[in-house]
Amino acid sequence: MGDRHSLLLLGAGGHGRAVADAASAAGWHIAGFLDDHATEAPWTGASILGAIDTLPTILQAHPEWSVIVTLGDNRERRSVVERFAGIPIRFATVLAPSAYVSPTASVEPGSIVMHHAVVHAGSRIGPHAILNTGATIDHDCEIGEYGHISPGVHLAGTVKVEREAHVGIGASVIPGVRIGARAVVGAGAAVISDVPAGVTVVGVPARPTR
Ligand SMILES: CC(=O)SCCNC(=O)CCNC(=O)[C@H](O)C(C)(C)COP(=O)(O)OP(=O)(O)OC[C@H]1O[C@@H](n2cnc3c(N)ncnc32)[C@H](O)[C@@H]1OP(=O)(O)O
Repeated sequence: MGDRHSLLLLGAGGHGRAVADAASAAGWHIAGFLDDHATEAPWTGASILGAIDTLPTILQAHPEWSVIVTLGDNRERRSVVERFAGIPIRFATVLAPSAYVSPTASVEPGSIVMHHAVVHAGSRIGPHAILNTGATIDHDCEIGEYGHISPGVHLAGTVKVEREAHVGIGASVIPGVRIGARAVVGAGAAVISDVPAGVTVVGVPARPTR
């Protein structure tokens, strides 16, 4: 497969493996991984090409490669993107083939839409976000940059998830709710009112943790 469709993944943990799976299914060639700790790539046929700081050198040799940061932690993902703000990088938008993204929705580069996720009409997904397996983002939602919507989450229409917020596995959010920047929603929560920035909420209905 030609270099045009080659994807370099920054982060070789479990999330890196999952993104490689979705990207490969979508037709990308997995060019390799950069990682500061791993010695073995999590995807058959791919290698660890160096530490994350080697990115500029690697892209000099392979300027056609697209890049995605595959660190599941929102803050770590942002930190890596910001570290390389000065160099031209073609960030990939990876859409699993079983995902549905409405033609009236948008997904910014650096973001991943995993298997069976849905991005419904009019929703806008910012850069470097994760829409994980089977998450449904209903109509007219907004997901800020570096947000993570975990597997099996259901966002009703017109929900806003601000930058770097994390909605935990299986949570549900009713229409019109705003989840503030860097807030965390616990696994299985039912969010029925706005969550302030930086606050962690859990339970049904969701309440701030002590
Ligand atoms: C493919 C993938 O793997 S994607 C990754 C998806 N990851 C997730 O969905 C992770 C979601 N994380 C959680 O739900 C976590 O439990 C968090 C973030 C809400 C809280 O984590 P921590 O800050 O470590 O809190 P901690 O475990 O100390 O719990 C604090 C209190 O909240 C309670 N609590 C924690 N999580 C939940 C939850 N999901 N629902 C209800 N109560 C909860 C605990 O029982 C504890 O209660 P107590 O004070 O009465 O004993």
